[in-house]
Parts: sequence; C-alpha cells; structure tokens
Amino acid sequence: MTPGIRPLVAGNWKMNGTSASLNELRMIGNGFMSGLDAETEALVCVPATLLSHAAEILSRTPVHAGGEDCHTKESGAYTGCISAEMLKDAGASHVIVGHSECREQRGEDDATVQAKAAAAWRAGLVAIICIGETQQQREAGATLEVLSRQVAGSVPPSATPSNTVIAYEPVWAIGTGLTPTAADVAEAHAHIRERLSEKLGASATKTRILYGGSVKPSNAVELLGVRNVDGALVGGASLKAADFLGIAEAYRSISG
Ligand SMILES: O=C[C@H](O)COP(=O)(O)O
Repeated sequence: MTPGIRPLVAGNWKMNGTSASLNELRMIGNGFMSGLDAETEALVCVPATLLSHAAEILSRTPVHAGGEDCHTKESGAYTGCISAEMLKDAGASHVIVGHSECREQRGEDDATVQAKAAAAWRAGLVAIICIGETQQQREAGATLEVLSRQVAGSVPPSATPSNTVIAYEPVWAIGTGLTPTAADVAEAHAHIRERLSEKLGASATKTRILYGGSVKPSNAVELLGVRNVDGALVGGASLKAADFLGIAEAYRSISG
C-alpha cells in the first residue's frame, strides 16, 4: 500500500466469458454494494462482446467496467480491432494496454503501448499500462533493467495519477500459480516508483502501481500488503465472484 492512495482491484477476464458468465459479474457488483468499496476501488475488464452488458449490470454498483485492449486509432480500416472510443461508447471507464499476452502474441512494442495509452486518454479512459519481465530476463538478472526500459518506453510523459495506472506483472507469474517473494515485489515496485518519479515528477507518488500474476484470496494479504503495491490486476481469480471478492477483502485486514 501507499499512504494516501486508494487501492484498485481490477479483474481481467481475458478471452473468457459468455453471457452466461454475467451472473458472476452481478455477484461481484453486489459484493461491493455491501461496503467493500470503502476500502478499494474495483474494476472488471471483460471481452468486448460483454462490455455493454457488463457496464449496464455494474452501473448500479460501485464497480467499473473496462476493456482489455484498444487500437491506437479512433476508427478506420482495421478489421477485427476495437478503438478506445468504441470501448468508451460501450460503457468502459478503463482499458488495459501492453498486457504481456498482447506484447508477446501480437509483437507489441513499447512505442505501440505508449500510443495505446494516449488513445485511451483521447477517448476519456484510464489506461492501465502493463509491464513486467519474462522468466528468462529474471534469470539473467535483468528484471530492473527491463522495468526501467518499459517505463521509459510505454508510459507517456504526460501521464497523471487520474489517467494512468501501472500494472507490474512478472510474465512468469501469470496463470502459473507462481509468485515472486514479497521482497522481490517490494524491490520491483520501489524501482518502478523511482523511474516514474524521474519521468513524471511529484505526481508519481500518487500513481497506482498494481501487482498482477497468480493473485488469489490465499496470497492477497501478503502480496497486496507490500509497500508501493496499490492494488491488483487479477486474471483467473476474477472469473469467480467469491475469489475476486476474497482478494478485495484482503484490504480490510491490511488496513484494519
Ligand atoms: O491481467 C491479469 C494477469 O495476467 C494475471 O493473470 P492471473 O491472475 O491469471 O495470473
């Protein structure tokens, strides 16, 4: 946690979910209606096919709906792509950009990620910019260097705490059940905060830095209690309301 920053617990459904899954979303929304929102802000990023339904369901709750990726352009001949403006129109408040799955599977580089963050702002969305090292980079001792490079290349210089969230996701921890130690998370987040300070100045002290990678109710207290960890980006565990709410509950015990 960082004093003065309200944590954000964000889900990322990835390529999962049909209309039958919306009941889980209803339960997530209802869970936050019963007081969880006092401790945390919440967001669920869903496939574009579900976004307008999700936004409608969540509109009666404190939970936001978000997109999982966007194109850099507003419109045009980009078959199969979705612009930030389209996500906004469908009810999104946030969009994830630069997720490692997009970086790896679609060859996205830092410049593209930065352009996507700017596209998100253009549409009035908050950009959640993902960074993180691969297993190979970690084993080579290059973790901090990779994070420096990604902050330098992926984060627009005009980022502010209200238009940008950073998500640190070690690639090797995503969907594997593996997590870094609390000390490793602390080192990475402190490093990201320093690099953001160099780039953004004093506002970096208020910018949320989320941790993502195999967050579950059973490890949330340990991971989210680390200094400079201002919330979580949750993949698999966000598909089940009980797990997602269990992660958000962690903040009650951390702050209490
Ligand atoms: O965006 C979410 C992350 O990729 C984490 O996924 P995970 O919680 O399934 O490891």
